[in-house]
Amino acid sequence: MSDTLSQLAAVLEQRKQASADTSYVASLHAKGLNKILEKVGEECTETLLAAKDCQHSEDKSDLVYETADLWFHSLVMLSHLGLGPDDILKELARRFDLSGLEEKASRSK
Ligand SMILES: N=c1c2ncn([C@@H]3O[C@H](COP(=O)(O)OP(=O)(O)OP(=O)(O)O)[C@@H](O)[C@H]3O)c2ncn1[C@@H]1O[C@H](COP(=O)(O)O)[C@@H](O)[C@H]1O
Repeated sequence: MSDTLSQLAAVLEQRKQASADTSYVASLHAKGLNKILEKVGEECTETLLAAKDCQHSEDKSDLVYETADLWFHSLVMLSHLGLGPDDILKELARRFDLSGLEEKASRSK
């Protein structure tokens, strides 16, 4: 796992015990899963809009910014539910070298 991702995951775990007055992540945990899912949905929409807007542009910085927001809020969601980036990376590693088309075909067998 990248250093940034593992460091961020560690901070997110610590923030489960932090005060909502001093930590944005703690404030999300305090508000609960529905609020976290609302943020993930918002950031997802903002990412899609940024992708559409930058498709013919050299400047993709808005897409990078919005995707970072989406990844961040997804990590908070996973952490809230007792999961972390490792769980997702393990699943991607399991799929590595497995063609998406072959995997899809194997589902209907
Ligand atoms: N990577 C991030 C990060 N990315 C985005 N954000 C926050 O996510 C929020 C994004 O929400 P919006 O843009 O929708 O802004 P908003 O309108 O204020 O949000 P709402 O009031 O609607 O909820 C902003 O408050 C951003 O500052 C983040 N907040 C924290 N982190 C990381 O999490 C760590 C812990 O943060 P705290 O818990 O705040 O200490 C930090 O050190 C960072 O590493």
